[in-house]
Amino acid sequence: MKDLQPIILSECCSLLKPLIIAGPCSAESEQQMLETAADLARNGVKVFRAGIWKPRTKPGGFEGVGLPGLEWLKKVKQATGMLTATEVATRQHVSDALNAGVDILWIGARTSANPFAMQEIADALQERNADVAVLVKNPVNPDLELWIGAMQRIYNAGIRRLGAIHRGFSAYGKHLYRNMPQWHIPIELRRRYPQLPLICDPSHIGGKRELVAPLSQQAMDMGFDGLIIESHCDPDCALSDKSQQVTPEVLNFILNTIVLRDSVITTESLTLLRQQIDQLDNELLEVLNKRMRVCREIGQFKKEHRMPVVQIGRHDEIMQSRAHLAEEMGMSPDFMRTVLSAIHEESVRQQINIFNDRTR
Ligand SMILES: C=C(O[C@@H]1C=C(C(=O)O)C=C[C@H]1O)C(=O)O
Repeated sequence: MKDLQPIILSECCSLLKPLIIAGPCSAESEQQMLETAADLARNGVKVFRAGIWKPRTKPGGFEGVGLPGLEWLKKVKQATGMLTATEVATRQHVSDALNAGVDILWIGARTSANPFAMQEIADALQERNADVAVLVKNPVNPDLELWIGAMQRIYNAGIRRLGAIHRGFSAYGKHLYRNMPQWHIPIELRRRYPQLPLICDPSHIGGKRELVAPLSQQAMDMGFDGLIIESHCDPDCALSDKSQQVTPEVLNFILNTIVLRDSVITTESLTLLRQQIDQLDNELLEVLNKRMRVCREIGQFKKEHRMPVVQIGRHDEIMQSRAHLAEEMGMSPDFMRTVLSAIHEESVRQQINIFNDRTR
């Protein structure tokens, strides 16, 4: 598939901007589902989510209620008129969810990381000639191509109401976030597929209730089209993900405090500021080019004097002093280290070319 376009999640996206999908991590009981849904619907949420089959890291945890949960989703739809969404991971899940009239299927991060599982789901959708909306979460690992590939499989199965969910990327050890946001990855996805609806999952990125609001705001500021947020009528008693679920009341408060900015308004002053950025980027490129020229001269010197290209001591010294300077200027030292590593990589590549008598 050359392109994922035109992809529209029209049915859902036209409802509201941002599109809000909310509901419990897991369907637990009919009462929990109906109570949560009624509160959410009262606050204007139009799409209800609930996990029926839960892919747990280790066996023995709450693995979802299975088929009865689909009946509860039907009841939610009848009672509130909301669209319903659930996660599917196998051919059987697709078949059961379609039979139950679920409106939106989402594919989880563990599944989207597995091309065989994705193909199985795509085949199941194609066999049913399904006209359902499908949202694909990013794979657990920060691999944009794998994420795009997962969506291409669904697109190739004839699904046109397709969207992406950014749930962050799994990392080893304890961090502020449960899943690293690595915002540059969904931003690159947006750059490559501007029409593809992009939804943020602040509940899984943050892993904590108190991070849902700031992450939601951040997603809106970055131009995401919607949010999928875990909401439970009694989060402390939830059978899964209790620390990241919020009550419908708290969710309503969060949604009311989010500031939506209009990305299409470009004022005179914004144009002027952007001209400055263009100018500065040109200067940055000029300076980088000059630096590379000097590096090539150094490469020539090293070649003549039989010195190795990489000089760790010098590189360390540069990293430390520039990171410190950057911090003094109000920039993140980590950011400066990332920039310098990239520059170093290119400079080493160009010097190796000198060693091998290649021009560039
Ligand atoms: C430019 C040099 O070669 C390499 C590239 C460096 C850089 O681009 O900053 C630093 C150290 C070396 O690993 C050098 O030795 O000074």
